[in-house]
Amino acid sequence: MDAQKLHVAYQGVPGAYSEAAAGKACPNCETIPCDQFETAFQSVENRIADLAVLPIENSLGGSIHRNYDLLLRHTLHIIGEVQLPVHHCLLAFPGVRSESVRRVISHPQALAQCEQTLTKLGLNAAREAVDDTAGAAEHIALNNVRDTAAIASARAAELYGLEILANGIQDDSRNVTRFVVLARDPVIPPADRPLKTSIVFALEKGTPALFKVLAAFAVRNINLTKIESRPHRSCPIRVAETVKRFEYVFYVDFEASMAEQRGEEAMAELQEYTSFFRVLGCYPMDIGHKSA
Ligand SMILES: O=C(O)C(=O)C[C@]1(C(=O)O)C=C[C@@H](O)C=C1
Repeated sequence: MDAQKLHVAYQGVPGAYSEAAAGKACPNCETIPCDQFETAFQSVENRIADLAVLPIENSLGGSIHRNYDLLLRHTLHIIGEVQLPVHHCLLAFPGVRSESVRRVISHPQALAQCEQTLTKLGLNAAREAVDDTAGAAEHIALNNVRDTAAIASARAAELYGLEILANGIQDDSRNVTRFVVLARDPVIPPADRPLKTSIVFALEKGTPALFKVLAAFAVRNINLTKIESRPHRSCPIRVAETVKRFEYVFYVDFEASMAEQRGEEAMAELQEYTSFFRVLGCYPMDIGHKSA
């Protein structure tokens, strides 16, 4: 390992979109492949890596819930985000034709992002989820698998010597995945760029207060870019009189710095209604590119 370079953990094997996202977030870094999302978190905690770059949502497939849950379970800080256009290809062992493909393997997100196109292509093939897109390509190449195709990047085709049967098979050409950059310590974000803050909270028991939380942002003209709710794992169900209600933790991203007055005030007001509250990070927004 080159000690001069930043070491950035990602989930998957070389050729995964997450590796490309790590390179986009930290040009010239040394990337560290990890089997699972959790291993990427741990490698930063254990100082094997300086940063981790992990997918959090995709414009077609939606949220990557596992990473929302892991953000809460671990104590890493979000210090940045990067949007990566995701261009999927259907890859097969050289010489294999689409007619003989009986199985399509890939990461569940990639399968979801290509579902309609796979149906349109008329493939008579079962879908099977594996850990990552490039790992699917690697599996076909290493095991000479001839009845299976993988959904992965053109770079994975090149790395593992596979042929591209179809190019651009995502259901919408503007397919983009947003990744978060995680570090052990928070970083004071630059003041000259639009900032975003990510928080997570649970509401005080018995307070139907979600609308009040939203109002705390609305009255200060703070734009919310994302709300995600996940089961409240330590108290998943609450019985109120005869009604059983599901309890949630809410993840909110808003367009303001936690250091500016309106951001600070909104968070102070919000904490009047919460039993638990944590700032996950305050970082420059990736506003993407029109061509993406
Ligand atoms: O399997 C990969 O190549 C990944 O980097 C994972 C992942 C994801 O988890 O969403 C990343 C980007 C794409 O949306 C598809 C898959």
